[in-house]
Amino acid sequence: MRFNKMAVVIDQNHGFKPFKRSQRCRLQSLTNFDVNILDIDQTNLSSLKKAFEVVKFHRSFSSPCFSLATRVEEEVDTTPRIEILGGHGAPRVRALVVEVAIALASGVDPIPVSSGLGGAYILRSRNGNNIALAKPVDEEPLAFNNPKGFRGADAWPTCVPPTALVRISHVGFHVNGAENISAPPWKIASLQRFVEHEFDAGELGSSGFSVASVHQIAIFDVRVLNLDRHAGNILVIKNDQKEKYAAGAAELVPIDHGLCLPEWLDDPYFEWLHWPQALVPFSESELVYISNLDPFKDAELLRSELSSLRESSIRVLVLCTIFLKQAAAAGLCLAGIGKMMTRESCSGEENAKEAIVNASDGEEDNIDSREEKDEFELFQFDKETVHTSADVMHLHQLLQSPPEIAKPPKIAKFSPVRSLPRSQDEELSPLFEETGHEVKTRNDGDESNRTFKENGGDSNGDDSKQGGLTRSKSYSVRNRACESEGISFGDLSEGEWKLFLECFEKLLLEVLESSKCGSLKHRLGTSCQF
Ligand SMILES: Nc1ncnc2c1ncn2[C@@H]1O[C@H](COP(=O)(O)OP(=O)(O)OP(=O)(O)O)[C@@H](O)[C@H]1O
Repeated sequence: MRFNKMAVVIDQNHGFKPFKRSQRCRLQSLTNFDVNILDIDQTNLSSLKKAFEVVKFHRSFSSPCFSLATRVEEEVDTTPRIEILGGHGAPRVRALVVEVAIALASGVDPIPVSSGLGGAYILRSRNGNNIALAKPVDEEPLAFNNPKGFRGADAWPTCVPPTALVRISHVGFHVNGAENISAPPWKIASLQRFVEHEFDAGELGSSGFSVASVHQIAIFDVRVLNLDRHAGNILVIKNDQKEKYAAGAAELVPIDHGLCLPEWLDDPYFEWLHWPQALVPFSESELVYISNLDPFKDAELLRSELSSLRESSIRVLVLCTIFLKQAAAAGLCLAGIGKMMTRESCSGEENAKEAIVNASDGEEDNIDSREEKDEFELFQFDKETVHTSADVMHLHQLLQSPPEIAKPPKIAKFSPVRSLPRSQDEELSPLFEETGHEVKTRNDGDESNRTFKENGGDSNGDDSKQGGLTRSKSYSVRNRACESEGISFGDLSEGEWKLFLECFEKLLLEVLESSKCGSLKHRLGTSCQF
């Protein structure tokens, strides 16, 4: 009988053994919590067996590198060690950590990466293949062990592709004053699958990128409110099969997600906003994917997989996912969605224009034939349409405005909140206003004009809550209008948060229905091929 997959059991007593899939359940029931089971393709089996020999050898005289359990002695030990802290649930993540554990046990040293501001290390297998990229938390830019001179406060990494949160120890990682310590310390690090690449997105013209790739990254960034999606954080996958970097052929991989899921609703940065692919409407399959997204299920997943993630961050994911779902359903493309989320874009039309300029930047010069020229002109999009997208009320403003202000704009143009003159500023009454110890919605006669208490909210007279939007205690209408930092949802009670979402969805629907953003849909000529 032939098995396509084998189960591999790893624990401190049994080491690394292949088992037939049919034996897996029995093994699971026989073994204790130390056991991890991985599905490994049969083709990889021989190399894994060899690797097992290496690990077994090392384990015979040292503490286990292979500790996937959580109990490890804090003793003076210079052997490399690694444990999974987050991401156990995903088999691909477990497989990654096992590969790294094998490599470290076999004596391979981490190789420091010179680019980037933080400490990052390539981890290779014994035969020299790049396996993973480790970024210790304490070496992030501004963290205390940063090896590149950018030291300061702490930071927190989160990453894609297959990525684990691990504790890792190796003499090769940077420690300030290392000469004074006897053993390398444990470090919390993100461990990410290495992506073979020749360039990052800043080093190639954007016309080379596939629409699907750009859309995938953009959908992700919108959901996690990425504050740092600059071109250097997008790798262009090395691909020897296709004609190298032909228009629309290059696939992209996003890296460096340390500034995703912020605790505050902050201003994101989306490099792709300036790329023509963001103006291409969602494909049918993308629309289906988005409509099937369940923000509450994803929130549960995050709570169970990453217990250290704060509730305020998880609520940002929920809010942004709801926003994405409604905006996509209303016919917006990613450029329209990104602009609604980006404060600067809405303060004028500059960024929208810039998108057109960037889209064509450097490309016009390369156009030789008449036919290509025609295509290029079609690719200029409809400038009026792009301008319309700049007129959309943005997400921050929607959140900071009362229902009457959030209602469909007659003149579809909004100034940034912080630049409003005083008279207008005072009209910007908050969506939720504190009245005594009750947090109340403001718009009389509206269904949403119910106190949180009436709606099952458990506002308890905490003066620091302003409808649960955490700001200073003396939060006034004026301060609110003038403050430029983000809003946090962390202090809202469950009832308040639910009510807030109800109001948000209602207002968003009104704004989306009335906006002309939907007109961004289907504006490209069919000759616009990627
Ligand atoms: N998964 C990966 N695969 C291949 N290379 C990677 C991967 N992740 C990061 N790198 C490489 O490591 C470098 C540094 O990574 P990263 O951008 O995450 O660090 P950083 O210090 O946070 O950078 P910055 O703060 O400047 O954006 C990248 O420029 C890239 O060359």
